[in-house]
Amino acid sequence: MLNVPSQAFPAPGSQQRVAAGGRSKVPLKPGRSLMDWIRLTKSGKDLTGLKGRLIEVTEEELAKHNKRTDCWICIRGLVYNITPYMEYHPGGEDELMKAAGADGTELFDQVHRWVNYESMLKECMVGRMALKPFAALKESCPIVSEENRILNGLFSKKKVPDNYSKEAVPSYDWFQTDGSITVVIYTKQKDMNSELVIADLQERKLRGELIVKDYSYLLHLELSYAVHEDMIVQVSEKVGKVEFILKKKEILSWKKLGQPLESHNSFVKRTERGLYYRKCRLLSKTNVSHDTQLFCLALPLGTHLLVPVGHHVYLRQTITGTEIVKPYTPVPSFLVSTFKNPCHDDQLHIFFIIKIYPSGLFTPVLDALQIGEYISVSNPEGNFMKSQMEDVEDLFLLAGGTGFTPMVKLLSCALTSSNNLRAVKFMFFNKTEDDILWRNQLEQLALNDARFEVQFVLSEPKKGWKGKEGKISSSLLSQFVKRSKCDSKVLICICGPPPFMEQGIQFLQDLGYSSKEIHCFTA
Ligand code: HEM
Repeated sequence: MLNVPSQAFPAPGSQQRVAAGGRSKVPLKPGRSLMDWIRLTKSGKDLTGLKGRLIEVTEEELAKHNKRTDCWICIRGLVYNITPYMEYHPGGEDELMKAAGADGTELFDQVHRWVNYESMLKECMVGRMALKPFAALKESCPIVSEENRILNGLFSKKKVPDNYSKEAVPSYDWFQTDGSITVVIYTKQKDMNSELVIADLQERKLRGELIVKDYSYLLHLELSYAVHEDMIVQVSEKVGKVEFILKKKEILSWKKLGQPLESHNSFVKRTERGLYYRKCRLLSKTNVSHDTQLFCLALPLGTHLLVPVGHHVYLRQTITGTEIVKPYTPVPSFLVSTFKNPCHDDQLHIFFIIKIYPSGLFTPVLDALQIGEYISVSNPEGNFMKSQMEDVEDLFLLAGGTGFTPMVKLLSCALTSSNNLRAVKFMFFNKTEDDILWRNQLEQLALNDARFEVQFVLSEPKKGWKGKEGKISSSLLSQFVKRSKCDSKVLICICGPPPFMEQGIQFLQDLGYSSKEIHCFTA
């Protein structure tokens, strides 16, 4: 199963990809790949049945279009005729039908808020939801209140979550000297750290997102005057204070910090905050195996972005006019050398190990990217928490193919910052020896650190292979995943293609490991 280039896209065996647990893709009929869908949308066919007209859709009208053969859904106030997309949806028709004739925003966001539906469904747009009668009345007034727009799905965000007292919501202030502006955000939380602050300064636009538990605070401003691109981000962990220190281009006194931009000073659930992308320049591409490359991207000078261990980002590219988004887990640039500086890669670059599927859609375009060209990279996401590694005595990592990528930083963090750790054992499944990523580095690491052991398992070894053979199995796991003491605290991380994951999890459960002891990077 591993490393087989596929006609379908996204490539089913692509372990580089990350998804939330429990979701499943369905096999699509031939001729129903993403590329086929893009072709159809560019064919000039009338996909809405409205001959290019855009209409206002009432709730009653929307509800009428709730059949497979006539299906409309509303996402963020806009209505799409998704009947032609049914057979192309990687999650299957039944999943799409859950939102038939209704507002599918919440459902969509729960499953894959990162999917770029606006771009993919451009040609399916029927129109926007009509304002409800109560709101419609007000529309005759020149200003429609934000409250009414929320009712109609145009804006879905509240400024403060219901269950939050106003006093606990972050707030900001600013002060200046002759040469600098300091913006201070008081998060009112003690456990802030720099991984929870993602900031971008471009031209005069300052966007700072702070992750406060399950919530996101956003500072978003067009600054009054120009500042230098490089800003300093300082986090006072104990008092939960975050400072953006900006260098003025001209020495003059600012009367105002700037003009608020979209969602400025808002505090919402993390999952409700749209994904933000910045353009990163490709600095280098290095072969790490016959079909896999290490990409090094430069973050813009005004960007502060650290990807926490076990988290991923989304890469976005425009392919024949349609924006396509895919998740990838960044890796440290070198397995061994970064161990000197645990968990903190240099903050200017971001590295990805990506397998190229020649018949895929996304990775060949990535592969063709020239040095100096740009690709958009999102803010980090993920549900792995460092606290899961606290007090762990035995760490087991099971990866198939490029399911290796989330393991790299995990390894690095575990071996450098975990105090109680007795053993880290990594079982790495591949098809052939040529597919093993960073084999030398892993072997070197095992020589350097007595706690670390690596085992390679091949499903199609060539003659002469002396290591383990086969696919993930109960017998392989029962020999490998063993507590070093009968009561030792264990964490088992697993990442690979869907069948690998499903079987692996089942075998681990059969061996008596609890769901708390297993973390799935379901890729
Ligand atoms: C609102 C109802 C929807 C539900 C319940 C739903 C559900 C799902 C599920 C279960 C999957 C498979 C799991 C995965 O790998 O991510 C999936 C995949 C996908 N869906 Fe939907 N979907 C919905 C709407 C849409 C819409 C409107 C689009 C429009 C473009 C869309 C595009 C996709 C794409 C591109 C994937 C593949 C994601 C990947 O590359 O991993 N879905 N969906």
